Amino acid sequence: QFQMIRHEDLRLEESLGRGSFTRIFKGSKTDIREGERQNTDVLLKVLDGSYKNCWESFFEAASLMSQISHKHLLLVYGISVHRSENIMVQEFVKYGALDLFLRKKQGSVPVSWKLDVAKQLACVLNFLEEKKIVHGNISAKNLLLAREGDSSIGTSPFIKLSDPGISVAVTGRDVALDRIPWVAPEVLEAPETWGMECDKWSFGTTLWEIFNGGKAPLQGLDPQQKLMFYENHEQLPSPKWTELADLIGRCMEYDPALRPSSRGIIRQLNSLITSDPGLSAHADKDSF
Ligand SMILES: N#Cc1ccc(Nc2nc(N)cc(-n3cnc(CCO)c3)n2)cc1
Repeated sequence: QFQMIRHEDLRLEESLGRGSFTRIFKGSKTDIREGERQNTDVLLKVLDGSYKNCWESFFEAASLMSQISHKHLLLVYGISVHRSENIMVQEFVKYGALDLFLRKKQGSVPVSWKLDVAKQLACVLNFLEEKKIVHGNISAKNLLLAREGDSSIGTSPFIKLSDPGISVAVTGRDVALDRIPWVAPEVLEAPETWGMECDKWSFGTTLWEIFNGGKAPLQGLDPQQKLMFYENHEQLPSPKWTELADLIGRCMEYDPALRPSSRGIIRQLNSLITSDPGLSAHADKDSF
């Protein structure tokens, strides 16, 4: 499992906003190492009181992350339960959620940077696939940026995949509808039957977000309209770059069996990088 962290060893600092069912705060945790006090920056995810009965799923997500370790998986230090508060304590990732970062950078991010991030996500998906672990909540807001990357000094970005949070299998249909178009269509129909392929669908949606300036797809549609998007087997607006549009389209196949394996995704991403020499010149190929 993972470590139980004493409430008195945690300090809540500024509020950083919200996750789906949580409030998030920057904070610090105190450890005694070799007899001396050591403070570590942490991110504290406090489960909303209204989802208190989902705390098993909340902590199951955390324990999933602490059972396996990978350089692109977020480190979860443990949990702290104090009176009615359920808190997940995770590493503080320097630049925060990728969707907000991309929106802030509005289109000034080179295509090579985006492909680098996409490849890192494909690698961690491959790692999870080999361990037969379904994440279930792949999205740009669940990708955290540990290193910004700056092509002028030759550093590349570095992302960490966050915990999946509370599963749509326990939250109910309205939350699942709200997660369209990240949640795979088959998960909507039968949440308990979902398999590895559902992460491939969400990878496609996340790829769309990365190349669309971090804008949320289908924003402004109400749950009913989102449901119709799936009922009518619709696709997200395609980017002009056809090879990218093909990859997104293959991941977002309504028939799970037709989606590529994570190795197939990595192969296609590699061919995207070589598909157009203009890329190295940071040609702006992600116009929609
Ligand atoms: N300005 C700013 C700033 C904000 C946050 C971080 N760091 C950080 N570290 C984590 N482990 C998780 C998150 N996080 C962000 N949003 C969610 C909810 C949606 O997933 C989780 N942010 C760094 C800088």
